[in-house]
Amino acid sequence: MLKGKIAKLAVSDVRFPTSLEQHGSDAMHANPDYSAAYVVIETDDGLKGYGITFTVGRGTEIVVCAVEALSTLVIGKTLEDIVSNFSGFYRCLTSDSQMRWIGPEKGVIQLASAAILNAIWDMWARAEGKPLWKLLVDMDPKQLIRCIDFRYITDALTEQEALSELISIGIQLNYDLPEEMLKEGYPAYTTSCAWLGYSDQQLTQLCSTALTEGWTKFKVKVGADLQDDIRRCSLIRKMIGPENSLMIDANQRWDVAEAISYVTKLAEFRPLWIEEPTCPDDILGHAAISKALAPLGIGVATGEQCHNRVMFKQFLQASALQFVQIDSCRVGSVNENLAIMLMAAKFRVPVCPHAGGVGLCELVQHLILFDYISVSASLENRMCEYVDHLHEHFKSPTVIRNAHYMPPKDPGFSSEMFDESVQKHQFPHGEVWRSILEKNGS
Ligand SMILES: C[C@H](O)[C@@H](O)[C@@H](O)[C@H](O)C(=O)O
Ligand SMILES: [Mg+2]
Repeated sequence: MLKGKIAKLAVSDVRFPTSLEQHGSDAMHANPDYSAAYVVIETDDGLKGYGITFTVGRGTEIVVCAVEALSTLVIGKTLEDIVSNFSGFYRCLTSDSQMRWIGPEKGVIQLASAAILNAIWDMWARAEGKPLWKLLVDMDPKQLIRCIDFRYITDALTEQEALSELISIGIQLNYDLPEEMLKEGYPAYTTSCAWLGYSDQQLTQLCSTALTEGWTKFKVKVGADLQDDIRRCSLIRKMIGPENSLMIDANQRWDVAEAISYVTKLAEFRPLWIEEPTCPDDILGHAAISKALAPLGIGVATGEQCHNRVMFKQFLQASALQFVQIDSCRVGSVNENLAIMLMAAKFRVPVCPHAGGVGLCELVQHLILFDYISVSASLENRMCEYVDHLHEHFKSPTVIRNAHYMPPKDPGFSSEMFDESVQKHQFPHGEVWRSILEKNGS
């Protein structure tokens, strides 16, 4: 199964008009259209792999272009060539001597690498007939470590240390962990009730439905207007009661001092964390915010726009975050997320993935299951984001039961979309967009 050569790589610009109803809106992204550069790879013996990277509308065409530019590094390789030296392949893709100039390992080119690598991981898991989380959990730790490019992180985590993080869990491994997960699932929190563009009425109604469905952890968008935020947070806190958890997310809206003073004013609502309080690149700024908010019992969470493992390393070294929000499409796929999860374990910081968008929940659930079973073995202060949009476009959509992600069973990375969904939502010629663009007169 691993011997066929990758003969085709197709990439589509797929967009969903979520901005029409303000789904996904926040203090910096007022009208996101959840979108993806969607990659399908195929070997000459008919094995397929599906990968995505997440975007929010305009600009997806640039990611598509970057995927096309990188495709020459993939075509002609067998899956065996790739996975037998996965860190080598990762480096060839992310450090190509000419293309690295437009990164390196950041921005559009990194999103494009993520889409391609996600497709390769999907193909590998399908070839093994396992859901991706199981492929990872069953893999020999030495082989797993060989998927990681350790360049630039050995001052924080050596290969040997990474191996001992995995092996130490392996030794004390409570073999019931996978069994428990299969029954109970992994705890989730919801962001679907409180997008910034939702009215108070919508917020109240969604929150009350979520409570009846068993949700206990809620994230609220903040940052555009303090008085609005005080009203919205007070409304949600009253509805969910003192025991349930509230998190707030400013999506990079503030300067450092502004973040501290703003969040201090929201402290009475007892948020567990403030997410992306300032520029995602400002590691020392996040450290200052963390220090200032610690006495209030509020942590800092970030990661959905953190470029790569090197930045996560520095966030951890500088005690600049208390919750690591890995994202399955922002960094270099599973390979780089393995490095990030192992560093987080070494620094004893919980991983609480970013999800939502289109397909992010489908993908990241595999990573957090692996994190629980093979790395952290703990649920303390840990939960995975869930957003209830667009799952119907996936062949193996997430299954949520009682506010928990139920472990995926189908082989692969849960990343395959229905052909019909892809065709209808292709930008700009799919039928959904043709009709929207016609209505807008463009
Ligand atoms: C534009 C997007 O919806 C973001 O608001 C979203 O990813 C958000 O930051 C989140 O944490 O879910
Ligand atoms: Mg966020």
